Amino acid sequence: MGTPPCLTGVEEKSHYTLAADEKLGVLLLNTGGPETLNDVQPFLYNLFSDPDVIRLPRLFKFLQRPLAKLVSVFLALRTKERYAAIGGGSPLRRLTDEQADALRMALEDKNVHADVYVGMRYWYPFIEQAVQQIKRDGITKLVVLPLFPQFSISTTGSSIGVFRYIFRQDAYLSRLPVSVILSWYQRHGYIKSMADLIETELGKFGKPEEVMVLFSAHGVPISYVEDAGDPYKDQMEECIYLITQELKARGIGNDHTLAYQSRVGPLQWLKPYTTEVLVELGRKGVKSVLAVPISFVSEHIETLEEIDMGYKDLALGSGIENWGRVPALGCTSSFIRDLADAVVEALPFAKALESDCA
Ligand SMILES: C=CC1=C(C)c2cc3[nH]c(cc4nc(cc5[nH]c(cc1n2)c(C)c5CCC(=O)O)C(CCC(=O)O)=C4C)c(C)c3C=C
Ligand SMILES: [Fe+2]
Ligand SMILES: [Fe+2]
Repeated sequence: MGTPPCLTGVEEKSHYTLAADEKLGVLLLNTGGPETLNDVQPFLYNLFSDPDVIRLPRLFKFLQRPLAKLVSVFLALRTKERYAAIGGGSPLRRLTDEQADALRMALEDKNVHADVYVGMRYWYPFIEQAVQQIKRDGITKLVVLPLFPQFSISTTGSSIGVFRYIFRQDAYLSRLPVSVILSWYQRHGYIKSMADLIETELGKFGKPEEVMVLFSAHGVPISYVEDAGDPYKDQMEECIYLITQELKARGIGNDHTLAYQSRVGPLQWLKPYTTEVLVELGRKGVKSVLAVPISFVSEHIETLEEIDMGYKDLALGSGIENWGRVPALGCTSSFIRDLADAVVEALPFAKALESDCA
């Protein structure tokens, strides 16, 4: 059967048939986002209360919640302005629900009947709520699919941590066969879908071959990678290699570069920062840039506000004349079909969490 998905992501094709008495569930994990401006501060509080987001030494763990309160209040005003600029809240819940629906239908097309649930780490519907629904519905086999292509301690790691904690508390859930897909950035369907989007957006420039393709990944503090062993940076670089190879195979050999966005706080984050790269590209005389958000599969504040408003203005003010941005994959059908394949391929590996490769 090969290596379990919890170690590699899932590559091989399998032909799994659900038994008649099996009830399959798929749990999509995401961060969630504030739906109104009043939600912003409590959302930020939940986010900064996460020990995988503000990583304190063991001795200082007691400061986690006071610190979360302080930082959330401090950031709330500016963050509210940013959510106000994209319509007064995050579209993430709606977009993730749409992806869940699309995935359910794509599975149906493969004759796999599944209920698809959405569990958010920091806002409604919380992972806890989704799991209670899974229990109520009598699901007998579950695939957990975080909507982050690359694994980071701060995203997939944190969400899976909560998920495992809830499951291990409950006699029924701890016996439920579960397959957790930890990352899927190397899946051919995803890589091809990203290349399709890039090819389409390049075609909108006057001289497509002269466009600099700027992959903008969400940053994490450098200590995550260097001290805590977060595979995020390596996976990001491999992902971009695979996308650019796919583009080359199509005869698209544009210059490209990778930079990291969305830094918060005083720590050093992965470099180079997207802001600095944009200024540098302008200084070097690059005239056309296509920004490719690479850590996200749905539109949210960091695409709609940070890239479309902040980085675009910075680029145009730095001498870059032509600006484009690749949309998030959202419900792109080739992408959703690939997620459906990933779910089916993960099924044979489902086992009770107690015996999982945690
Ligand atoms: C791969 C994606 C993400 C990584 C890595 C990540 C790390 C990370 N984020 C923060 C701080 C914030 N995150 C916020 C919101 C937010 N973050 C992601 C994704 C990643 N975060 C998403 C999808 C969202 C939700 C966006 C929405 O539309 O609501 C926020 C609040 C919004 C903002 O200010 O941009 C903060 C703050 C840290 C500190 C971190 C790594 C340690
Ligand atoms: Fe974040
Ligand atoms: Fe962020």
